[in-house]
Amino acid sequence: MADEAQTFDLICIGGGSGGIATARRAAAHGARCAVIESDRLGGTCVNVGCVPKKIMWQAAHAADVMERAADYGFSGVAPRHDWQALVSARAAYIERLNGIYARNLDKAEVENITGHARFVDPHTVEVDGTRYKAERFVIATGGVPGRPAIPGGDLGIDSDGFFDLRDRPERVAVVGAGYIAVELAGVLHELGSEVQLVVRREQPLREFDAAIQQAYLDSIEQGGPTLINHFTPAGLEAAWGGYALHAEDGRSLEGLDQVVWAVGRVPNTDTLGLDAAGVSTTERGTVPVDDWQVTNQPHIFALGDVTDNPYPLTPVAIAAGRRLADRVWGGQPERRLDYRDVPTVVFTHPPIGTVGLTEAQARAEYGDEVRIYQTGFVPMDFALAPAEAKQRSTMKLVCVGEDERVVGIHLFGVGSDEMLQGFAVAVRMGATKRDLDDTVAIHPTSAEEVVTMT
Ligand SMILES: Cc1cc2nc3c(=O)[nH]c(=O)nc-3n(C[C@H](O)[C@H](O)[C@H](O)COP(=O)(O)OP(=O)(O)OC[C@H]3O[C@@H](n4cnc5c(N)ncnc54)[C@H](O)[C@@H]3O)c2cc1C
Ligand SMILES: NC(=O)c1ccc[n+]([C@@H]2O[C@H](COP(=O)([O-])OP(=O)(O)OC[C@H]3O[C@@H](n4cnc5c(N)ncnc54)[C@H](O)[C@@H]3O)[C@@H](O)[C@H]2O)c1
Repeated sequence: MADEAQTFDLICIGGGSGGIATARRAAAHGARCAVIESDRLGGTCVNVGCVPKKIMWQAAHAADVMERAADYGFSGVAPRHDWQALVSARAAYIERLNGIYARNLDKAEVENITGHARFVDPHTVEVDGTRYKAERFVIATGGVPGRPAIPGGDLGIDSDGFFDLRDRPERVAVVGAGYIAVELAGVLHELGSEVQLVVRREQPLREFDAAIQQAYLDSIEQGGPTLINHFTPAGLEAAWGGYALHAEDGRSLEGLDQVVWAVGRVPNTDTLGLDAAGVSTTERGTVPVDDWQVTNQPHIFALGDVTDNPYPLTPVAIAAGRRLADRVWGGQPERRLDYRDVPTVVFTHPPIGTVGLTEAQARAEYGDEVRIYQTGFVPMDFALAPAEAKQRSTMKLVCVGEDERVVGIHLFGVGSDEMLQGFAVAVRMGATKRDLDDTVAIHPTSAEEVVTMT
């Protein structure tokens, strides 16, 4: 049987962001490639991640803009939102993307295999009884949402379940303190739900710069999800026609229509037959790799969310995959992903954009050499808003050394999502504060504040 197996130069296990990008780039370099995907092409990002999330964020943003239309003289704007219509339109859009991904694989002459792959030996995987062999493999199997192991944990939903919701829940607790928790809490709040954001410690987004954490807290206090802190979930039960979420300290949140767990993700490695391939995993189930994405087996690579990559983000999985393909099949022996200075945006309302070191990280690394520039202002979007509705923006530059090299940019406010990418290029190129100062501002924008800070 093994001798009859179809043979490839590369098999990517997982048809998400990382697997598809690697296979297409390797194929462009002439490798004979296959992608094996057990579910829908595009993986987490396209089906239950970035894409549907961004559509929900756009809807929430539209609600916010309509709410503020009266500031600009509009009247009679009293929209009724149809959640079902939004979900159907979103599903149709994603289905189109699934088709585009399939066609792109086809065009690149990458074999598109559907089914769950499992290693049977270090050079062979089995999919529904059929064996495929390859000289090299990329493990790009991503992860799935985790849940706390507490009584009644199954009664809640996770981010996948959020995208399956057929109706908007009226009273929701979103549990978690990371990207997904604040994003889903924000969307639900803006679309009209009463949302409690439940965190175990003092506040969410603890890995972000302190100025951003504070700006986010101020913004939700002004109008956003209600923060419930120091609340460690101990149990969830169905009670009085809704749910009650109980904390370890005896407090309870009652009368909830829905509880959304956003408590981290679990790598997809447990049914992959990694033992048969001789690939080791960490205690958390991730696949350890070196700086070149190589596992403990020299012909097997791993990338994206299935690894301990510090930035489990779509463009990071794609960048790691393309560089790997350039290195192994494209004759570019030095190509690898540098995981420093990765820009990232959290789609809150308003959004957060951040690249490079936080002030705390910079002080730990550079001590007294650190110089901070920070500003806070009301962007022009809110110029005509009543005082209590004026939303503030916060920006911080973290600079080091005599030449004040910019090692961190932290933005909170309208437009931060679209503003950051270009500044991330500047950070990567080693821009100094002087370079920013010497760049003529664009007026009137929020972005000009980045180049006019004193
Ligand atoms: C709610 C949410 C919002 C997000 N928003 C953003 C965002 O705005 N921006 C951003 O950059 N990132 C975002 N992310 C993160 C982003 O989705 C991931 O970082 C990215 O999808 C990781 O890509 P990957 O290729 O590593 O894995 P995935 O995209 O998860 O792909 C892995 C694929 O492997 C398949 N698979 C698993 N096991 C097997 C097997 N044994 N055989 C065959 N197939 C298998 C899975 O079905 C899956 O399709 C978000 C994530 C979530 C959950
Ligand atoms: N805009 C974006 O780019 C975007 C959006 C969503 C997700 N993502 C990516 O996906 C990754 C995963 O996001 P995430 O939010 O699931 O994970 P995360 O690891 O960022 O956050 C999980 C949070 O849950 C908390 N938590 C863990 N167990 C808990 C428990 N039992 N009770 C209460 N809280 C608990 C943790 O303290 C942590 O704050 C992110 O790191 C990010 O890279 C990116």
